[in-house]
Amino acid sequence: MVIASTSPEKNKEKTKAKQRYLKRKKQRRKNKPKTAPGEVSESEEDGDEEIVPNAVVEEREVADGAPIEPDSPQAEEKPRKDKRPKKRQKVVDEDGDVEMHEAGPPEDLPEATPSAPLPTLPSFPLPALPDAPSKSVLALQGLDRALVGAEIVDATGLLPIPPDGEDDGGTGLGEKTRKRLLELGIVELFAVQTTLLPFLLPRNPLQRSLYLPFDPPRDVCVSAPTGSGKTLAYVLPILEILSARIVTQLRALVVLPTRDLVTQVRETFEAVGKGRGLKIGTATGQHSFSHEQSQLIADKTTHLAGGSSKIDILICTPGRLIDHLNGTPNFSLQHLRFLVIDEADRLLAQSFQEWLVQVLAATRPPSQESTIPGVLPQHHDAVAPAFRSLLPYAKIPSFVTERKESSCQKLLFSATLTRDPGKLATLELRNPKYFVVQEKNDGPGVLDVAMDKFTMPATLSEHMLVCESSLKPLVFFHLVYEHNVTNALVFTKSAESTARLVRLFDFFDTARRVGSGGAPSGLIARAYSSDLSASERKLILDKFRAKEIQILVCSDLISRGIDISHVSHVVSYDVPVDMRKYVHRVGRTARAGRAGDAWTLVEEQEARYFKTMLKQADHLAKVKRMKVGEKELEPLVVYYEGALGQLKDAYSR
Ligand SMILES: Nc1ncnc2c1ncn2[C@@H]1O[C@H](COP(=O)(O)OP(=O)(O)OP(=O)(O)O)[C@@H](O)[C@H]1O
Repeated sequence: MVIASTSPEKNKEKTKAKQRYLKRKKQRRKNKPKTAPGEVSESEEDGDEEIVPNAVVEEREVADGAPIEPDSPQAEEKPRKDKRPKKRQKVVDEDGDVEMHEAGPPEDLPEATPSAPLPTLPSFPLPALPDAPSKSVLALQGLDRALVGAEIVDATGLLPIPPDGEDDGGTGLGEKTRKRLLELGIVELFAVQTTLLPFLLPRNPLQRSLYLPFDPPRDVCVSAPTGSGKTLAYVLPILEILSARIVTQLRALVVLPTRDLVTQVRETFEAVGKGRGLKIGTATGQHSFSHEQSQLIADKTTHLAGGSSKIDILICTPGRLIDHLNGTPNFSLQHLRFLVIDEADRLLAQSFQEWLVQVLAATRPPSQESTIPGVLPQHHDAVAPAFRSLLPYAKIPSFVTERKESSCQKLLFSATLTRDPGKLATLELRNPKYFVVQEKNDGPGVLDVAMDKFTMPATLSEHMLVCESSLKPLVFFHLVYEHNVTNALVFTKSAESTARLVRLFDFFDTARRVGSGGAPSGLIARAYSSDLSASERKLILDKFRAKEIQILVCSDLISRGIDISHVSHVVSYDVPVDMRKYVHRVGRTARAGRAGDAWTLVEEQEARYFKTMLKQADHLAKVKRMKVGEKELEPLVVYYEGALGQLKDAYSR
């Protein structure tokens, strides 16, 4: 406030100045010639005002809002203060310059004479802000062009697999493969497979060749919901095309983020490819490096321009792949026909030794200068067509040495495919074709991917339970015992919290059995996290698959890709940190058309964040809000308190 800053002396001075000003003003008014009612005095018409000393302005400001005495100077000033400033009017002079004038009554204008008509004023459109671009337009800006032109696929489309015979029913699959699928109980293809197979298995047999140096294949990116069958969508075409091979070379490389996924994908290749003679290997670091080398490479001693391979298909994690690229003689990617990057968004976020840069460099045809003297071809067909410049006779221009394209086709898969153009650019995709599989064909499709909105399986029911953080374990036990939440994957935020929750559950289960005098619940909970060795993890996962464990409490280590058909519940004991994590966690259930429930326990202070996250993904309405009353929890409290005491003892020991 202005008054607060003025000292008493100053105020006195101001009052004097004010008095002088008001005196002068009264004097002026007295001297003014009287105007008729309705007439405007000259000074008022001009809007001319005497410069008021600062002090007076300050006093007026103070008076604002305070009651004004009717005979006070402020009361005298009031009508002037309310008066609106007069409108200004544009006048264009002869030079076209625009001047601003006060608008007065019409008679104020210079008298218009017929010989000198007033110039007509040009009218210009009023300045206005352009409409803000729509969210969708903004989302598409800067997006990879191929992603903008993605093909949207209806997730509900199924294609029956015809039994033996010539007719493949539009699947593009040979008789042997179809027969094998039917043996495995797979009678129809899911949408992602129906779409991808004709693209990867063209009718023209020439386009199915192992080498396509003059007509290289287009790369493919696929975004499809969890459990929609993406694995078979690449396993089938790889098996189909590679079964035509005569010589064993490394022709398909599948990169996955975890060892567990490598094992799972290997099992799928082996099950479907049974009896086709293709050799499959894995590299995850689970075995010693030299053991892995002996499984992958036939000849380690002689340098061979065409490389040497004991296997046709390698499934691996990026770390071990780089180890072999750098440290295994004759390990070559020149013959690759397929490079699959599954869970692509996760792998692209992994910068491990720039693994992708190294892998892409190894599939790229070498420059003419990179001829390795003294390195001999193993057989006439041992060097891939695009790599013939490695041969000693490369310098002689000929059909043989003409630069050719790599035949490697990159296939990217994820339920949460990245939209980051920078990350996609690092893949050096060749004329990529995008497929976005989503529940209904009427959605904005590619925009969903662009705006981090992902399609969930149609058979999934989602719930959230907001509770006090101290009641969270009780709410979890309530779900287990009252809602029969078993055959469940329970996600916590860390390896340590998995172990703690399992111990608490064990104490609680025992206390409940003893307290109620009832039979054992028969429920076994186990922790699964990076704290365990690979063999321990495998054992636990096998037991869970065999239903010997009913509740698997895990960290996000297995939130991606793991396919266990009987998982009927997913519990996020701790809320997921982002939407991608949520999508992958809940996607461990409701797979392949089966029903499943997802439960997220949300502490009160997290509720706002969690709901905002769902809202931004346009998903809040799909998640049912549930409340568990204290009354419902009451019968469990006594056992819980006992279990909590035991847990404290166990940790303090
Ligand atoms: N055509 C089919 N008919 C019946 N079952 C199928 C078919 N295709 C795939 N499946 C089964 O569906 C399940 C899910 O498949 P898959 O693991 O490939 O899903 P996904 O799309 O890769 O999921 P995620 O994104 O979670 O990794 C598997 O058990 C698989 O065997």
